[in-house]
Amino acid sequence: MEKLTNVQAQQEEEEEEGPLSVTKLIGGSITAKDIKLLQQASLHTVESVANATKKQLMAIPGLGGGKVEQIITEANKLVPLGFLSARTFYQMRADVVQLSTGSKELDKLLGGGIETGSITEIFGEFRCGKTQLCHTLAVTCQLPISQKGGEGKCMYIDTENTFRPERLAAIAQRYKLNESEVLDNVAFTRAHNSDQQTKLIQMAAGMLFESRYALLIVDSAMALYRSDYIGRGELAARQNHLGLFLRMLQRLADEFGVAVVITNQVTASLDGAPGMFDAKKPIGGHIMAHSSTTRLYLRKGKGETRICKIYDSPCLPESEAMFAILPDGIGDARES
Ligand SMILES: Nc1ncnc2c1ncn2[C@@H]1O[C@H](COP(=O)(O)OP(=O)(O)OP(=O)(O)O)[C@@H](O)[C@H]1O
Repeated sequence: MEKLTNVQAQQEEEEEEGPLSVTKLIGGSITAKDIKLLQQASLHTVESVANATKKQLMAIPGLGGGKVEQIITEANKLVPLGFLSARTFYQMRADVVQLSTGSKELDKLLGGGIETGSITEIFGEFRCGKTQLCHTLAVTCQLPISQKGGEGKCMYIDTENTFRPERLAAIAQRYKLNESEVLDNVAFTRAHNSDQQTKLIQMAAGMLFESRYALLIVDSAMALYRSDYIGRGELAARQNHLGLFLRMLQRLADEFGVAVVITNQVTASLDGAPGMFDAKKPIGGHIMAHSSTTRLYLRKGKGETRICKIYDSPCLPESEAMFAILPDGIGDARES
């Protein structure tokens, strides 16, 4: 009995550590009905309310100016703005969970694996392994932290009809995980246009609050934008929409500490010097460039091998590693 009490106490403590439920704002003139309006606007945590602009809150139907002021005041009391020392932040960074890619070489290149709490963009030509890497991560994110996992579920948004659960089953076997459990722990959906893609991310906020997720995948983030917005005339509208979408992803990474992995395609770079080894660049322009924290460029190697290059990172050098696409997911290149 005492044991049970300890477990309950630990669970409660863990719950306290996560994001705060927006229901904590109820009190004074803030009612359960107001909270419902915030939740309908996909603001499920006090953090999300505290980080929203006044303009965003004012745009929620049913909330008036006075109420918004009150909500902001209460949210700021629970999540105050402030500074912390770089040493404290350094210690916090040391605790950031990294998800194994399945390849030791690739993990080493990434300084441990795919970082949780930030956006990693994986781009490259067709067949270079983007989707296969996403499938492997959908399984490794479920592993215990001691085995380089994230002890959480995966949310998978597929925009190109390339998600294959049978690949997950094969990867689960490799890690000696129960196949059915692994499949149960992946919430999958298809998006058919860029509006749907954004709507699904709004829905994701509620799911991330309800249950422990370690990874959110959008494969591919840009494909639908490419087909929904055509020509130069629609470029500004596309970039606005994309900017909003990526900001929402960043918000989820910040608030829930999930790793956000997005894939992207490449286009021939016009500014690459003629004859240069590789003149491809990711699409999505500056908006994509500034929203992704880490950008990884994949290209084909010999046979099953692929090469990953760190294209942009706030803390990793621009080096490369080789990995392989194997029947049981991403792994290290086999000696030939
Ligand atoms: N079961 C498997 N065993 C080994 N290799 C596989 C398996 N399934 C797919 N592959 C290999 O993975 C490669 C395709 O990789 P992936 O699907 O990740 O491409 P991608 O980079 O997402 O490309 P695209 O942009 O076309 O979707 C192909 O070379 C394919 O042979």
